[in-house]
Parts: sequence; structure tokens; C-alpha cells
Amino acid sequence: MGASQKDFENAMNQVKLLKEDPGNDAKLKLYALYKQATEGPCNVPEPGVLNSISKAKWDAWNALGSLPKEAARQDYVEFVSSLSPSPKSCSLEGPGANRSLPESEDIVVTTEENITTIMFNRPTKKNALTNEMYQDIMLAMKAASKDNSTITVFTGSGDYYSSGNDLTNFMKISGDLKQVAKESSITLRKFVDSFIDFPKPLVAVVNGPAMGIAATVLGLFDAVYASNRATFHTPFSGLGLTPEGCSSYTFPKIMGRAKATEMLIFGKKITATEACAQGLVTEVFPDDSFQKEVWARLKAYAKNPPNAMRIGKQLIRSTEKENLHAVNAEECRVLQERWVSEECMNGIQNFLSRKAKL
Ligand SMILES: CCCCCCCCCC/C=C\CC(=O)SCCNC(=O)CCNC(=O)[C@H](O)C(C)(C)COP(=O)(O)OP(=O)(O)OC[C@H]1O[C@@H](n2cnc3c(N)ncnc32)[C@H](O)[C@@H]1OP(=O)(O)O
Repeated sequence: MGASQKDFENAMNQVKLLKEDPGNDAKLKLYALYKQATEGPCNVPEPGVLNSISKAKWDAWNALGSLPKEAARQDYVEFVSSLSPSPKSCSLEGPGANRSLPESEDIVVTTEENITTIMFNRPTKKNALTNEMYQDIMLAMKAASKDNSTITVFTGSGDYYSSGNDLTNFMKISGDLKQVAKESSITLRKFVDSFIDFPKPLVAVVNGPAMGIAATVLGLFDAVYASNRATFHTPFSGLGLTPEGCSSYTFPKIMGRAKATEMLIFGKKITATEACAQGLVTEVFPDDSFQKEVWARLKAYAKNPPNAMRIGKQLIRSTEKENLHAVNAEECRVLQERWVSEECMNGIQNFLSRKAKL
């Protein structure tokens, strides 16, 4: 006998209680089966290539063809049960829980003229990265790695590129702090892995200040173009934190140990011109012509044959990959401990109470 409506509802609730993010493929499958089970065969127009996430969702649903609603319901229930073998292992909240596919506007993904752009879009909070944004960025990167674009670009809306991790993230998660730190460490590792493994040329269009994790992962990009308004700031020690995004390896390699130490350990903020002199930034542009000049250049680059660019990148990067994964794992292990330290709690508390602005 097929799954009942009650089984289906129970399965939907179970998805919300999943302890670990099941991954983008699983989320797409869940989305597609849910839509098929509730609405029947895909009945909406195919989204344009400008929205690669909507397109991925549509593709997944459309691929189910004329599968009957009852069969989709049954498949959904079985699939959820394969994701969560024991309800006891679920917590009410945590990274990835309650998430299906990106719905928030805090990350905007567009594809135009062979370029997929992933934009941080939370300008009133200086594009600080929420827990949901980490998930959405990973999803967007996965889609971008498979779409028809030749280059992927990160940029920010408003006056900041990004102020890094949203320092209120930890407050929003309930439960045992050590467990939250463990789950965050897993999320962070996956997040940084997406940059290490990204197969196409990855370019940052740094429209304003870049802080914390938004700055550190730049060491994993293939080109970084910056407005002369941009600054680069990793105030980790003041927050009781340690470097991430593989910066403990990439920054010394790019700029030398002494300059990397000033940034990563002493929290020195550097200008775009300094970052360019030190090799973190590819080129700096005057702010008033920044967008025009950079996008004209990227559109020209994006016309290059995609395979040549992808394979060229692979040749440049492949010898580093193993090291980078090991560095990422170690940085995340250390951060898991830092996040529960008194130094870190005080650092975040200082920011929240605005006693100390970094
Ligand atoms: C747990 C789930 C899984 C997550 C995975 C773990 C990921 C961990 C990543 C690694 C951890 C840390 C790495 C980092 O990124 S550390 C760096 C963090 N960033 C900062 O320290 C910046 C803090 N912000 C500031 O210093 C200042 O706000 C500013 C950016 C210099 C801007 O100053 P301003 O005077 O021009 O503007 P201000 O009024 O302060 O800001 C406007 C509003 O934006 C809010 N805001 C800005 N940045 C952040 C932030 N990083 N986190 C949270 N909120 C931020 C600010 O609070 C203002 O809001 P409001 O108007 O008061 O409501």
C-alpha cells in the first residue's frame, strides 16, 4: 500500500528536523517529489538562464514527468526515511535544518553573457553572512559549476563587499554550544571546500570593504578585482578567533609570512592598493569607473572557450588541492574549539554591545 497523507506530512516534518544538511542533490530531489506529490507534473514555465537556482529546481521537478501524485508521495516518504534513519538523532534546530532550497533574497544569482554572478545582497547589514546565506552560496556554487556559464563572479550590493560572518549567527541556534560549534565547523568546512573544488574561473568583484571570511576565501579565487574604496580586514584575534578559508596557508604564500601575520594575527586592515602590491588583489580600479571597467573586461574574458579555461585552472590549482583540503580541515577543527572559548564569547559580546567596534 502507498504512503498515506499522514505519512507524507510526517515525512515533511522529519525533513525540518534533519540534523545534518542532506546536500543540494537531496534537497532538489525533495523539492521535486514534494511538488509532484502536491501539484502533479511540472506545470510552470521553464525559468530563464538568468536564475540558475530556479532553473535547477524546475529541471528536477520536470524530470519526474508524469509520475502519479501517489507514487511521488510514496517516493518522498521513502527518501526522507533514508535520510533520517533514527528520529532520535534529530535536533530541533541546527545548520541545514528547516532548509529546503534558497528562498531568501540575501543571495542573488544571475547569469548573463556567460557569467554567473553570485551577489551578497544584505546591504543594510553590510552583507554579513547569515547561516542561510552559507547554505545558499553552496547551492548557488554547485549550480554555477554545472550551468552554461564560463566564469563565476562574487560581488556585493551596496557599499560593502561583505563584513564576513554574521556575528549573531550563534545566538540564533539553540542547543548545546559544543554541538552547535561542531555543526558549524562541518558547515564551514563544506563551505570552504566549495571554493577549493570550484571547477571554473572564480572572480571576485570587490566593490567595497571585505572582512573576515569574505576576505580570507579570496586567496582561493582566480582573480580579484577591487575598487579603490575596498579594504581587506580580518579582525580574528580581537574576536578570539583564528584564520579560516585556508588563509593560514594562502595568505603567507601570496604575501609572505610577515604581511600575512600582520593581517591575520594582528588584525591590520589594508587598502586595495596595498592588497594589490601584496598579490591578494589582481588589479585596483577607481571607484567611479570600477563597475564599467571590470564588467567590460569580464565579458570579454567570458567569451573564451570554456574547456580551455577550466582545464587551465585545473593545471594551475591541482597540485595545491590536497594541501588546501588538509588546511581547511585543520582550521575548522581549531575554530570549533575557539567558538566555545571565553575569548570568543567576549569578542562577540563586545560587538553586540557595541563597546568595541572593530
Ligand atoms: C552556525 C552556522 C554555520 C555557520 C558556519 C560558520 C561560519 C563561520 C565563519 C568563520 C567565523 C568568523 C569569520 C569572520 O568573518 S570574523 C569577521 C566578522 N566581521 C566583523 O567582525 C565585522 C563586524 N562589524 C563591524 O565591525 C561594523 O559593523 C562594520 C562592518 C565595520 C561597519 O560599521 P559601520 O559603523 O559603518 O556600520 P554598522 O552600524 O556597524 O553596521 C550596519 C549594520 O550592519 C550590522 N553588521 C555589520 N557587520 C555585521 C556582522 N559581521 N555581523 C552582524 N551584523 C553586522 C550592524 O550590526 C548594523 O546593524 P544594525 O543597524 O545595528 O541593526
